[in-house]
Amino acid sequence: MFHAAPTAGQRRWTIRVPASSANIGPGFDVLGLALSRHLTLRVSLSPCPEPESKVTLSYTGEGATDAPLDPYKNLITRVALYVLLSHRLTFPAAHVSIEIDNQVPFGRGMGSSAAAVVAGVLLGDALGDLKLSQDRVKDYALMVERHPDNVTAALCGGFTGSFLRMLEPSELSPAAIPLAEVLPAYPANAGPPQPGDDLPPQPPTNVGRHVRYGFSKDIGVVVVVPKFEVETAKARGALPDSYPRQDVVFNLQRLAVLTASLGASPLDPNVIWESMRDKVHQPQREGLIPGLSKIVNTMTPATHPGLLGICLSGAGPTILALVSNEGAAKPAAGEATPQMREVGEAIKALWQQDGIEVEWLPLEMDDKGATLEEHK
Ligand SMILES: Nc1ncnc2c1ncn2[C@@H]1O[C@H](COP(=O)(O)OP(=O)(O)O)[C@@H](O)[C@H]1O
Ligand SMILES: N[C@@H](CCOP(=O)(O)O)C(=O)O
Repeated sequence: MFHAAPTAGQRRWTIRVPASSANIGPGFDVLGLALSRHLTLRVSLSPCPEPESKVTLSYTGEGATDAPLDPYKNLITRVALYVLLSHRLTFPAAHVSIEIDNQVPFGRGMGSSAAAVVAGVLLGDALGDLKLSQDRVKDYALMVERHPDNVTAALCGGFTGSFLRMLEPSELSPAAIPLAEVLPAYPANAGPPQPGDDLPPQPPTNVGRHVRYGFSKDIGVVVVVPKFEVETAKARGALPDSYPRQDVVFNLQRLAVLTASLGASPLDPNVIWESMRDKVHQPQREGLIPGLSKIVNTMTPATHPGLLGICLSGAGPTILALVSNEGAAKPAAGEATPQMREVGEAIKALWQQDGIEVEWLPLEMDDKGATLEEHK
């Protein structure tokens, strides 16, 4: 049995979660970099004349025409409901208005689903007055989106490395906990929970562990975003179940060097470029992302001075390039240095040769991660 979450008059919150780029080359399912584009929710709760919950969603920005507005179908509110139900609560018996402004394009490898899942957990936290710790928010998010790379960066900000703890069989009840790529249907009927429904248990504790690495303030981030989407689930389906030992060793060697080299001063383009190469997911995804190998293998610090490294962002199709801004004035938010512009335009031109339309964006690392702020 569940109860409506408490309502104590009018309340307002802002939830803000950054985009993220996962993998950074060799760190498949490990590395994440939080990026300066955000999913923002403005939430207000006000008492209703009728004692029933009325959750209304509105969108501006990315996904505004695609995202479902039904709170039982929308990913953000379904995750919030999962968090509430696992505390034997449901949406408050009040009017909950959620205005969503989204700068993270869907299905482009910039962590839109991780941002939505983290925002959903924070929304459940706010509506249920649960006061979850950051670790607990991570536990919930990782039960929904099971690769910790994006979730950790989106939640904690910065350049992160993470792993999932090996859960004991007794901690896993797949029938009850919505382990899924992006929560395909939860609750199962995708409608309001019914009194007789099974409620999900709370997730195990410390599902994921992470560290934050140094990331030089002289690194500019360029993302080049094609106009087509690649679903993460589909891009994961392109990967084999096992790998030759030499490919695993190739990635492990580069992963170890990369994590230290992005925080070093001065930055060493040759070391970084080579340590951002990958053999476990990028070549396998080439079929879904035409032109990928050509771009990441032919653009080097020698051909494009200032380029530090280049890789697929997450599961793609976006390409992420790291550029050295050493010696240049720090660009204002949303502005590019000449080096960043050259790299962005060069990738765009290569992709255009294959008839692929793209836009490139100058970004920076997001240091803050996800925030939940209550307005008094
Ligand atoms: N802000 C959002 N609101 C609702 N659903 C979202 C939001 N962001 C992402 N999603 C869902 O996640 C899907 C994209 O997830 P995914 O294929 O993993 O791509 P990405 O690489 O962008 O995370 C979208 O098609 C949509 O169903
Ligand atoms: N490690 C995952 C990352 C998926 O990131 P997304 O932003 O594309 O959802 C993978 O490579 O599959």
